[in-house]
Amino acid sequence: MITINNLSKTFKTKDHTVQAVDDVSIDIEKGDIYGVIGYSGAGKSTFVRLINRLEDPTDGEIILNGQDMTDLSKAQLRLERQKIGMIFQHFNLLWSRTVYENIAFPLEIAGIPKANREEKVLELIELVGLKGRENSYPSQLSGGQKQRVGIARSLANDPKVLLCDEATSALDPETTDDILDLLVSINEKLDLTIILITHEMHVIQKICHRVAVMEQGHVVEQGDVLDVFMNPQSKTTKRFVQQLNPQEGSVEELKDFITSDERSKVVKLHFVGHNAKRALISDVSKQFDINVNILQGSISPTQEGAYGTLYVEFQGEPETIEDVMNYVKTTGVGVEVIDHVD
Ligand SMILES: Nc1ncnc2c1ncn2[C@@H]1O[C@H](COP(=O)(O)OP(=O)(O)OP(=O)(O)O)[C@@H](O)[C@H]1O
Repeated sequence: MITINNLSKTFKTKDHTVQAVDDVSIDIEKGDIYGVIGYSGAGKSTFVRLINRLEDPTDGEIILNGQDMTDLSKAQLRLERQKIGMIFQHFNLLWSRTVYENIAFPLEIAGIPKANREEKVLELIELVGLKGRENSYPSQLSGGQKQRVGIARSLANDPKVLLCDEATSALDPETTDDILDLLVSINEKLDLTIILITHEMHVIQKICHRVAVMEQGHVVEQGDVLDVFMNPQSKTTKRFVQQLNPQEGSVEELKDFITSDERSKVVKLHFVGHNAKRALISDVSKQFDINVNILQGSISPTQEGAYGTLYVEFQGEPETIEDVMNYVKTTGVGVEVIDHVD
C-alpha cells in the first residue's frame, strides 16, 4: 500500500549539512500498524513528515496507493493529504475551539457544508470515547482526552493512513496504554494503516505488527516485530529489545547462580507465540536424565503473540544435554548456548 524507495532528506543550514533521512526503503501493507523506532536525532520525525510532504524529500519516492507523493502539483497534494491523517506529541489542537469545533475543522477546510458535518463529528466523538465532552475546550481536558480529540480530528476526512508522531510520549504509562488500545481498535474497525514513530519499545511491543529501527537517518533493521525481537541484529536494536526485559542484565550477572559443575551448559531459550505456553522445562525433566537450574526469565505480550526468554542451566552428561538441545529445537523454541559466563 505504501512503498518508500530510497528516500533521503538533507537539511542545509548556513554552517552545516545534516543527512536526516538517508536512503530509506520500506514497504507497508494495508492494515499494518508499522512502528519506526530510534533514539533522539535518528531521523524519525523527518521521515514521517516526508510521507505527507510536510517536508520535501531531497531524493526518493513515496508511493501511496499507486500515487507517487513526490510527483504532485500543489492542488493534487492538498487532495492527497486528506487521505493521510496525523497526530502529534503535543496534540496541536485549536485552543479557542471546543472539542466539537476542533473535530469539525478539517471538514470545514475540505468544504463540507455545515449541515453535513454534524453526523460525522458526533460519530467520531463516540468512536474516541468523548461523548459528553463536545463543548469542552482543550484546556479543560486531560492529556489523554486531548489526544482523543487529535485522533478524532485526524479521522474526519476518512484517511487511509494515520501518521503518529510520538503520539503517546507526553502521556503517563496508563494513559499511553489507553491511547494505544484506541489506535488498535480504530486500526481494526476502519482497516486503517498506521505508521507510528516512537522512542519507546513498549509502544512497538504493545501494538505494532512490523517495525523498522532507525539510526543516523538509516533503517538498520526491519521486519515482523516478533522476528526482530527474537533475533535482533544491530547494537541499537539489541538495546531496544533489552528495554522490554530490564531485569535481563548482562550474562555476567548470572554467574553467581550457576553451579561449578563443568559438565553443565547455560542456554537462553526464546519462546514465541503459542510456544510461550509450552511446559517445556517439566517436559524435558521428565523425558531426560538431567537437572534444570532456572536462572532468569521474562515474558512480554505483543500484537503478534507472546515473546519470552528463559535462561537455564542444564546439568547432566554431555551427550544427554546434546539430546535435550536437539529435542528443544524440534519444539520450535529457540536455543542459544551462552559460552562466556565465567
Ligand atoms: N528543519 C531542520 N533543519 C535542520 N536540521 C534539521 C531540521 N529538522 C531536523 N533536523 C536534523 O535532522 C536530524 C534528525 O532529526 P529528527 O527530528 O528527524 O530526529 P528524531 O529521530 O525525530 O529525533 P527527536 O525524537 O529528538 O525529534 C537531527 O540531526 C536534526 O537536528
